[in-house]
Amino acid sequence: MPISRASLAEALSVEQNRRRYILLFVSYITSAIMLVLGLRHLLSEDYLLQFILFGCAFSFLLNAAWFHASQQLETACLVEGVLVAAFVTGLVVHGGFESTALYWVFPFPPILYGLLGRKRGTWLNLALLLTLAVVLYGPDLGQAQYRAAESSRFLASLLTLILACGINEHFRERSHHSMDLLQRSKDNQANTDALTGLANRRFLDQSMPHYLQQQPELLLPMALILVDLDHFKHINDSFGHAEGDKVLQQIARLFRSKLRQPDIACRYGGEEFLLLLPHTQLSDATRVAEKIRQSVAQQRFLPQHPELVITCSFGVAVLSGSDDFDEALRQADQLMYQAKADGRNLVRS
Ligand SMILES: Nc1nc2c(ncn2[C@@H]2O[C@H](COP(=O)(O)OP(=O)(O)OP(=O)(O)O)[C@@H](O)[C@H]2O)c(=O)[nH]1
Repeated sequence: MPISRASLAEALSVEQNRRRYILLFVSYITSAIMLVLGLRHLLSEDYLLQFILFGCAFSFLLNAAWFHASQQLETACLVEGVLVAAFVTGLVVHGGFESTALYWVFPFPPILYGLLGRKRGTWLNLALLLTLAVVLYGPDLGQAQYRAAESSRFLASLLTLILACGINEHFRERSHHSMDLLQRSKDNQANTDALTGLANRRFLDQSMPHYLQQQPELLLPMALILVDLDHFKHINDSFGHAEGDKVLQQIARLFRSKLRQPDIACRYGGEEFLLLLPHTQLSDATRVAEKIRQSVAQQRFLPQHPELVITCSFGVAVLSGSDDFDEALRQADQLMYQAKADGRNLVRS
């Protein structure tokens, strides 16, 4: 499990909120404007304009209602984008009130980028531009007619706007991505023990409760193996603190090599480690602890001191409910002290 998953989820939810607000803003504000304009033209006998205004207003509202019910943001944004493009095309075909339709096109390219992002936004905007060019310069099929100078300047300024919005969206996405990477790397650093590279106490205290609450099904039942090196003070005193550090680093490597990919090894304190094994029952976790205990006792950590045998004491407990982490940790701690009291280099569960 990547340590920074919480920050990634936060970044994603900010991005989703941004799109959600644009979707709802476009749905409610645009349909309100269209309803008002539609009502103003209710008596005008301009049935096509009424159809465009009321039809789009209700389609936007329907899409918003469907989004509220389904929470399918991606699809709702896509539908909204297509509705926007259809509305704009219909308006330009009709000409709008006193042939002012072209003015109403300009708010929509940035909206399409906001709804669909850089890639899809560019495709839909360019498709819209092409469609409008066909409407303005294509054969006369009864659509509104605009002055030639007005049409060419409109298309040129629309293209400029689409390019500017595309460049803006490109760099917004890039800067968002770099900020996200920076944040994740900061989170990783803050959650990682500098000496061993394992997850640290902060990860356990802050991220673990979050994961347990948010995604208990990914973790529970989860075994906790608390490991404490035996007589580590003696190693420091005999060989120096730097050699003690090397031992801790090698122990961390050994733990990682013995664990499965979803398991998490944490440095819990100075010479104390906590191993978290998702979806693991007590008997299996006890077997894993026993295997690790034997490996530690067999490994020679300091080649220049082959006589040095390092051992660990283990306490194993299992966490079944999201809220029981502290209790399971207390149990593992008690069992580890039991192993110490019973003579060290033992597993207790
Ligand atoms: N080299 C090194 N030593 C550390 C580090 N963190 C804690 N220690 C040492 O770990 C030792 C822990 O000693 P104690 O708590 O007395 O435990 P112990 O000697 O392992 O004895 P038992 O746990 O009872 O078997 C102390 O000497 C700490 O200085 C570290 O990052 N590097």
